[in-house]
Amino acid sequence: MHVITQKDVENVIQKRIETGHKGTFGRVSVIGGNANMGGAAIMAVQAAVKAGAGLTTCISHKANLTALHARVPEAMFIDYFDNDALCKSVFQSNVVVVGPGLGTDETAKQVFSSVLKNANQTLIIDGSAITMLAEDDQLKKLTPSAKIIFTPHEIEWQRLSGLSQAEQTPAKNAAKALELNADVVLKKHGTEIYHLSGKCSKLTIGGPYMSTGGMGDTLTGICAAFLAQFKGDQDQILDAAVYTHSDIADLLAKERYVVLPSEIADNLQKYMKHRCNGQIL
Ligand SMILES: NC(=O)C1=CN([C@@H]2O[C@H](COP(=O)(O)OP(=O)(O)OC[C@H]3O[C@@H](n4cnc5c(N)ncnc54)[C@H](O)[C@@H]3O)[C@@H](O)[C@H]2O)[C@@H](O)CC1
Ligand SMILES: Nc1ncnc2c1ncn2[C@@H]1O[C@H](COP(=O)(O)OP(=O)(O)O)[C@@H](O)[C@H]1O
Ligand SMILES: [Mg+2]
Repeated sequence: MHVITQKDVENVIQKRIETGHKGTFGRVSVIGGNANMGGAAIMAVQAAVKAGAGLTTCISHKANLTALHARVPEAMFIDYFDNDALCKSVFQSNVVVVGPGLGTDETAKQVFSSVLKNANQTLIIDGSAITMLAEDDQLKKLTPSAKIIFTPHEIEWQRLSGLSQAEQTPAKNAAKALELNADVVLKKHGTEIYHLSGKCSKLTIGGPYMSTGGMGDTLTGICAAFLAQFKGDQDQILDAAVYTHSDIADLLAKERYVVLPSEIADNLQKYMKHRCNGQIL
């Protein structure tokens, strides 16, 4: 098991080319946020923007539009009932996140199936989308042409893998990830990452000050932005994103009892600047 370190982050976060433009640094679409859980999508979107994605689109229930732009005017918005626009944005995105706050009702299923049919580069499946996939054989049949990354917590992983928490051993987790033909970021105290390449990585940082709703939604935005903008070893880029999320939490936890997901997002730019120049925060 590769223990992820600061070195992985410093290898991934490169100085930007002078002639870069929005498109150089990747297009991300986040699909989630029903009328009751808009915050999940907003937290994923703000994390993607602040982690450096060139262009980020939030595809969500229109009830979330005002709140989104109050917080992240940089993000574009598509009403997730506008299926044509949704499919176009998903098809054109380098990285797609689906699931944060999406819910598991009929609308969510329709939206998720459109995403599965159109994602063709990298698709991060999180939250409600994992739960829907675990429970719906029709959705399971929609195998997208994209590289898949699941980001379950232990209960979502139990649903998808069929492995109880006690059965979630590295060997069984790795075998299930292979069966799913996907990378799996198994989120817990000591998050483990099972790459399709066979590489297994783990975190030895992070802690209970992260146990607030929205922390996983935020992680999807950081992963999406890193994968959309950085070139090179995709396994190391994903590892670096997961490390960054917890490393910022650890730094903030020095002065906090609880670290909020939005505070992690707010500290991404400074953290990435320091890691880019190999400076210690
Ligand atoms: N502000 C928001 O709108 C939020 C929306 N969220 C969305 O809510 C939907 C459901 O996700 P949830 O994870 O809340 O619900 P789930 O139905 O997936 O999980 C049920 C419960 O399992 C427990 N659980 C989670 N991780 C666990 C672990 N490692 N070990 C043991 N028990 C664990 C938690 O109490 C959780 O509420 C997702 O789409 C998610 O994105 C959540 O992210 C919370 C914040
Ligand atoms: N005790 C803990 N130790 C380390 N990391 C934690 C702890 N509690 C929560 N986390 C992290 O917070 C995130 C929780 O993800 P998730 O349950 O999906 O949150 P969300 O409420 O956004 O769906 C994961 O990245 C997990 O590793
Ligand atoms: Mg979650």
